[in-house]
Amino acid sequence: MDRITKEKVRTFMPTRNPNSYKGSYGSVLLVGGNENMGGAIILAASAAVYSGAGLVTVATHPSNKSALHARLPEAMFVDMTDTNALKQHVEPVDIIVLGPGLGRGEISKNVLQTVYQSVSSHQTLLVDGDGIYLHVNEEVPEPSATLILTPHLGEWRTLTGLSPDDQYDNVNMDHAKKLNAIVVLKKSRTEIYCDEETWENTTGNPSMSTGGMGDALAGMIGGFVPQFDTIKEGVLSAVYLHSYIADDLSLTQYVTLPTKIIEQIPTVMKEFTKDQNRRWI
Ligand SMILES: NC(=O)C1=CN([C@@H]2O[C@H](COP(=O)(O)OP(=O)(O)OC[C@H]3O[C@@H](n4cnc5c(N)ncnc54)[C@H](O)[C@@H]3O)[C@@H](O)[C@H]2O)[C@@H](O)CC1
Ligand SMILES: Nc1ncnc2c1ncn2[C@@H]1O[C@H](COP(=O)(O)OP(=O)(O)O)[C@@H](O)[C@H]1O
Ligand SMILES: [Mg+2]
Repeated sequence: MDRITKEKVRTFMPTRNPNSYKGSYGSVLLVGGNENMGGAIILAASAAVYSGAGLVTVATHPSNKSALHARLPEAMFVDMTDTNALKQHVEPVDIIVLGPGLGRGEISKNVLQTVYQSVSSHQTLLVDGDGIYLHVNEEVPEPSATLILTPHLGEWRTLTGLSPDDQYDNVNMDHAKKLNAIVVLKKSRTEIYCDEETWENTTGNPSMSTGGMGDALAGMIGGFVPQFDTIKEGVLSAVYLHSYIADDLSLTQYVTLPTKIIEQIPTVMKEFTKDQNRRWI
């Protein structure tokens, strides 16, 4: 298994072009957040914005609109219960992050169906949280986008039927291939199954064991993928830096809150870029 290291992430990190504009850094649609779990999709969207995504839109339950605008004025809102509006907002974006706080009821099922039917092959679809539950339990078409799944160990069991004792690397890889997905298997040392490659993260600690941590990672991957040379490099770098920030914060903090990790994303991205000391003027 390859290890994701600081040196590798430094080589993956993109440099901003002086002649760029917001359209150069990717458009992300985050879909999730029912009446009770708006926080999950706000965390994911915040992580995407703080990761440098050019344009971020959130499709969520209308009851989350004010909270979203108050917490994250950089993001735009779409009512996820409006099927036509949702479809229209899926079509133009580079990547869709589906599932944080989505819930498992009728509205959530309809949202999942709409997104799966609307994506196309040039797009990336990341499915997390309740999206994974519905992916397994609903009759859904195989999405034509490149699929990324980000299960924790419980969700991996739901996806594969494997108990933690049966989760050997080669077995996990076979399941990732069957699912036709890049799999980010979240645990204390997160593993990534991508094409024929298997990667293990080298950062992370138990201060991260708190609700919303995976939602933040999903949004970070959503923000990274369109900015990096390859999907793999975006995924590996997001997984590494999410936990790298937590390792730094855990030196002084007993628990590292997702909101605190998100605040630090632009700082560590700068630290890891090649033109670290560059001033633009
Ligand atoms: N502020 C919010 O709105 C929050 C919303 N959340 C959302 O809540 C929904 C359900 O997420 P859950 O993770 O509770 O889903 P589940 O209830 O499907 O998963 C938890 C189950 O998996 C088992 N499990 C086994 N190994 C595990 C591991 N390593 N980590 C976590 N659980 C493991 C647990 O014992 C438990 O039975 C998701 O959509 C998620 O995005 C959570 O992220 C918490 C915060
Ligand atoms: N003990 C730990 N050591 C390292 N990383 C951890 C630990 N506990 C949790 N994490 C990380 O926190 C995140 C938890 O994700 P998840 O369970 O989906 O959270 P949530 O759904 O509440 O947002 C994953 O990235 C996981 O790797
Ligand atoms: Mg989760």
